[in-house]
This record gives sequence, C-alpha cells and structure tokens, in this order.
Amino acid sequence: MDHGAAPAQPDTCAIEASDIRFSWPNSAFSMTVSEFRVQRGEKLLLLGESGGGKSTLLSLICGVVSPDQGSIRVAGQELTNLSTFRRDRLRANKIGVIFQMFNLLPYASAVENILVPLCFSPERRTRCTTPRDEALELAAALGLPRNLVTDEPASNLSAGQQQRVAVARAMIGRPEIIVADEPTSALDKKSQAEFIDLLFDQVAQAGSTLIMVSHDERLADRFDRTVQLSDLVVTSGVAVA
Ligand SMILES: Nc1ncnc2c1ncn2[C@@H]1O[C@H](COP(=O)(O)OP(=O)(O)OP(=O)(O)O)[C@@H](O)[C@H]1O
Repeated sequence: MDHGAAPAQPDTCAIEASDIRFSWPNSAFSMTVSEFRVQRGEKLLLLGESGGGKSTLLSLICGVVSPDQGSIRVAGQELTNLSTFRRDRLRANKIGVIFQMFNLLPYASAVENILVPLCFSPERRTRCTTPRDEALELAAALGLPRNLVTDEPASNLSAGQQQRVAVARAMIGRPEIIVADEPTSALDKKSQAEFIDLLFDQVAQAGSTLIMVSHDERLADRFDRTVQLSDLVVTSGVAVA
C-alpha cells in the first residue's frame, strides 16, 4: 500500500486541489486541504472514519459545493471559476458517480436508469452510437439478466442488482472520472470482492480514473494508492466517530 503523493505533473492529473478551505453553512464543520492530486487512470482509495469529511471532499471534487478558497481542477478545468450551470455540465460530462444508496429512479427500469446521465451530458451522449444497446451491453457485462433490466422497475431489484445498475449508470458514455461513495458498505467480503472486480473491469475498459471512498481498510491492496483522509485534510468543529 503506497501512501505517497502522486507526482506533481498537471497534464497527468485528473484531479488537482490546492489550498482548499471549506465550511458548511450553518454547521461547525470546516476542512482544509493543502494538496490533493489524482493521476489520470489511477485507482485511488480514500479511507476515513465516519464524519471525517469524505463525502464533503467528494462534493467539492464533483463541484456540488464550492470551496471558500483554493483551486480545484477536474479534467484540466478549474471548477472555482465556473457558474453553477457550467459546474453541473462539467460534472455530467466528466464524472460518473456511484452513490452509497445507489439513488436509482425506483419506478423506472434498470435500462432507463442507466441511460439517465446521457440526458445531462452531450459529451457522454456523443460517445454512444446506440445508447440503449450500449446500456444493455453494460448491464450484461455486469451480470444483470436481460429481462430484469428491461421489464422490472428498479425497486424490484435486489440491493446487489441495484448496485450493478448504479455502476452501469456511472459508466455509460465512458466518463473520464468515476467517483464511488462507499458503494460496498452493505456487502459481505465475497460480494465486496466481486463488486470491486466488476467495477475495475469497467473502469479499465473505459480508461477512467477511479476515486472510491470507504472506511474499510481491507480494500487497500486492490487499489493503486490509498490515502487516509486524516493525512489529507485538517478538520475542525466535529468529533469523528
Ligand atoms: N449538507 C450539510 N450541511 C451541513 N453540514 C454537513 C452537510 N453534509 C455534511 N455535513 C457535516 O460535515 C461533516 C462531515 O460529513 P461527511 O458526510 O463529509 O463525512 P463522511 O466522512 O462522508 O461520513 P460517513 O462516512 O459517515 O458518510 C459532518 O460533521 C456533517 O455533519
């Protein structure tokens, strides 16, 4: 497990953050990050305890929130200069997100869920010649039975199946960066290993960069690099569990 910083070459970075300061409004929690870089194609695990600020850091990287000061570059683009609309568009184009609770549309089928990001991202849409076929191929590659993907509402799928749909939705249109927020937290060790295999396969095929956050240190040897949140950020105003 390598705790070292990635080399400081801007052209090779998918994500670069420096001198970040951020506070949530109406909350005592604040964080600072002096330097954080993720190389293109790297698979990085961000480890940290509950309440330490992992999701907050992901929100900053995804441009969901803006830092009070500092610079965040994603796929070569400075986020802090952009309007909310342009940040949203950049996120849709460049980042596929896998949420902890999957966040699928419950009444839509799996294939409809997988296609959702293409509605918000012209860049990812142009990479799909036949979007529905590509969504079905992704679902098949992730081991989802065809009839389940086309005929059932997502709410009828098991947690493990919903998780695979969430991966396919993140991967459609091959975004440059995949961000996964604790996607294995509800899984036993065997299912966790299977999930990581499927995710890594897809990430390798798309040539994407992967940042996954977790509190599970057992995952560390699967990744190119592991960063402990406590080595990266200084927080105040919160007691970490
Ligand atoms: N929308 C918000 N508004 C105000 N405070 C928030 C908000 N989201 C998170 N916080 C606060 O920021 C701190 C860090 O939360 P965050 O969710 O980033 O931690 P985490 O490491 O992802 O935790 P977990 O592993 O439990 O998901 C917490 O004290 C939390 O209360």
